[in-house]
Amino acid sequence: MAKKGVLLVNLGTPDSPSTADVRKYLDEFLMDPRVIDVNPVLRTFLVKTIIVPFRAPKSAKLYQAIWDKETGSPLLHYSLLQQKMLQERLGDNYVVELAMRYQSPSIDSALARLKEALIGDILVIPLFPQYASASTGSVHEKVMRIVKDWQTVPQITFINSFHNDDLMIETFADNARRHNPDNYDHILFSFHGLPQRQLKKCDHTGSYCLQKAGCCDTLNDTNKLCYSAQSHDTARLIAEKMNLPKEKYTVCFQSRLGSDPWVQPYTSEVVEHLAKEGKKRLLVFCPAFVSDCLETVFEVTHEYGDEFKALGGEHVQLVESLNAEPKWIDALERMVKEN
Ligand SMILES: C=CC1=C(C)c2cc3[nH]c(cc4nc(cc5[nH]c(cc1n2)c(C)c5CCC(=O)O)C(CCC(=O)O)=C4C)c(C)c3C=C
Ligand SMILES: [Fe+2]
Ligand SMILES: [Fe+2]
Repeated sequence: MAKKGVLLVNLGTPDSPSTADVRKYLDEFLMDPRVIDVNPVLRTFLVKTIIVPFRAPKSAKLYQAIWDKETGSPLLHYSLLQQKMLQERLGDNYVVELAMRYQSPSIDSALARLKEALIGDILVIPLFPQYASASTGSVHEKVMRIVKDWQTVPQITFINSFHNDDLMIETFADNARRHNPDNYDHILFSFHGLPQRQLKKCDHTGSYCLQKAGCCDTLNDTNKLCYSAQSHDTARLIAEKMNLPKEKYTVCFQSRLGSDPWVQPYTSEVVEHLAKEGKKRLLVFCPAFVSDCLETVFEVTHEYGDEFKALGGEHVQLVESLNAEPKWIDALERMVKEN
């Protein structure tokens, strides 16, 4: 039987937490037209003269705080474990490669290895549960740009999103149960943020997303690939799995960049509001990420944790990501077998 290829792709991380490597990473990442989706002249100006020069030294310090002496960046560490565990599950009939959309290991090198192994059938799994042009869309585009120059273009299947995968939902719920959710006053589902204009651009009807209050809070045929609607659906499914009543949780969006409006409500404002209401203990899911990374380990535990405590709160607890949980590898295995 001819071997099949699986290409797992996550976002990317700097090669080291030095300012120079963080600068290189941010530069590649933020110059992607799907990430900062403004005209090229403005993007180049913003990224090269404002964002990267100011952000790189600050981000380098954050990366230094989460960098493990032995295993390095958590995002790369868990991604490598996921690749290894999935390869073991799938056995010799499959070749599982890992790539990062930005920096290393590159998508070019992973596809070259699959080509060398004479793989003619590849399943690309961007490791983002919810579809966004800035994440999933960018991975798809990069893969297509590479293979378009090959003489023999392989059969390629792209996974667009898996926001409602029941094994993924169960893994998040299992991880939360270890923290005994009854001991928390409120639960947050904090997703990575996205500029509002990117939601609107993904709305092919041009007349649905962000047109009325709450339009992206539920999933329907019109907005089924809307990042906000998929995020709300992921949160609803985890909440259902854990029997959480609606008033016990809030969906919110973190890590805003720049002054344009992003998807709301913002996590920092929700944290502030909950602290002022007298809530003392928060349990926080980050279901836009399949691996712990800067956005979970640092932003939730330290940034939101410090903000909450400064306003009278006591504790912010992160629910660990899917990382190397066997049930999450079951989810990946099933995705491969079903596609
Ligand atoms: C315009 C800016 C950004 C958009 C749009 C964006 C979308 C987006 N990002 C992820 C996943 C991750 N982002 C991570 C880090 C990160 N993201 C941005 C900006 C945008 N992201 C920045 C500037 C950074 C770097 C962090 C910093 O400098 O403070 C990470 C973590 C990487 C790591 O090494 O740990 C992930 C993962 C998604 C899924 C997404 C669209 C929905
Ligand atoms: Fe990001
Ligand atoms: Fe929407």
